[in-house]
Amino acid sequence: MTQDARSLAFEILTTFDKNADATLDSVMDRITGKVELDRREMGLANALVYGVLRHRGQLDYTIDHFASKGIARIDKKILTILRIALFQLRFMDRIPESAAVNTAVEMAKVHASESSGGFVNALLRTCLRNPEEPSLEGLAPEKKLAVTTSMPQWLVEKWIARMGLEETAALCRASNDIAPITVRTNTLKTTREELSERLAPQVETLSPTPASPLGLSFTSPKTPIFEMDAFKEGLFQVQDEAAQLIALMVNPKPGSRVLDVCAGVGGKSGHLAQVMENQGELVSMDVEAYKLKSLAREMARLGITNITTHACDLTRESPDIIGGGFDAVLVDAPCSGLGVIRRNPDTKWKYFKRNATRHTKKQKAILSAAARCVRPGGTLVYAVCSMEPEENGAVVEAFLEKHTDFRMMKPFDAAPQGAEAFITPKGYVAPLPHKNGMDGFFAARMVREEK
Ligand SMILES: C[S@@+](CC[C@H](N)C(=O)[O-])C[C@H]1O[C@@H](n2cnc3c(N)ncnc32)[C@H](O)[C@@H]1O
Repeated sequence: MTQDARSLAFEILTTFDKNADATLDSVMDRITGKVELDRREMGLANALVYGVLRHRGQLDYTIDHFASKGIARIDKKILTILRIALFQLRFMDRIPESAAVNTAVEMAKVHASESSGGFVNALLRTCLRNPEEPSLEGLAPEKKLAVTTSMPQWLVEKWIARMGLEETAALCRASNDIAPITVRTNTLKTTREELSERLAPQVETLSPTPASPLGLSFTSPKTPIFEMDAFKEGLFQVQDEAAQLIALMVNPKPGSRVLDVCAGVGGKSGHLAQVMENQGELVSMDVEAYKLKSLAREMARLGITNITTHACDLTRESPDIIGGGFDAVLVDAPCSGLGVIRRNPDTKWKYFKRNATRHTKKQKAILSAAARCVRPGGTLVYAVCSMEPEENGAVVEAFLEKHTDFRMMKPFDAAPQGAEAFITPKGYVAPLPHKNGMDGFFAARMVREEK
């Protein structure tokens, strides 16, 4: 039974590494649900897990440098213990060195052997005697960038081929920064100004988002967000500024019929219902019925009543079984998530060059199926939290080539402030972490021609 933060972090990270398809969120939900730790220990476990995943490339480079047998020959469990300890030594300033090293040695003895404890002790003490990062001299620029920003080398190479070394460096650094917490005001219950006054005393820094008229970004909340009264009262939803642009693109009228086909737990559905002023008909679909149950609870918290849910696999079933003729349809498609690495650092270690096009077929199938539900004259928005062309522009272009009754339209009826900074020449909305301070996102707005 896990008794402390470091053991919990170890259990989460080893389970995450062993399960190729598991996301960090799912592993954490499963494991933290079973343990009872106080808030401080839980916070430390969280910081260790996210910190190790965020800085893994750099930690591994150091471990490899000081391990005489090289990193490849270190047992996986021992490697995880070393990463957790080295992260504390290199990146956390309030942890005594002895606490980091001694607990790592004890864990190595428990999970491997007495001699592993000796190995861990020797390696960590070598790292302490050599606080400078090992030299990067002689490394190719892409390898150097991969190490210093803890990005997988294949991804660095992919980005360099597309945008050059300098821009890739900026993107890598921004992707490794800790993003602020951003929320969207629930305008069915309050205004951004009122919400700002409610949240200000409970956080360290707070500022309105520049482009989204409803967003607030803050750091260091005094209580976990889900325990805040303003959250319990349904005054906001947690949502990055980039994601807040999507319902603004759909811009459904109050009283209209709207379909959200990949609704998940309802980030965009909540916003769509707000824009609709809780009037008309919003249908939220997803292949995962359990997500739709969470969505229903989330909509109740927000005071949304104009919504129904329907489980549907868009690659197999036709969504028009619930009737077509929607004024607007949103496809927030499953994707690599490579645009949101700063929030989900696990993504960069679970996604490989060989699966760069893993989602493309599904994205195309879902978009084509969803398009059938759009009435003539109606709007279709395709969105992904990815900056990769094979999941964004290529999907839209292939769709438009086959569906000649659809064409691109300008992305916003009323463009948000500063929108020219993230609208591409083709009319796509594509904010980037290093240029716009938002998650990497992509969205295209199309219209079905009137017959
Ligand atoms: C990017 S997430 C959606 C996030 C959500 N719109 C939000 O704002 O919170 C993509 C969603 O697509 C769903 N999905 C994946 N494959 C699907 C399919 N074949 N049919 C319908 N939904 C699918 C996933 O379960 C996931 O919830």
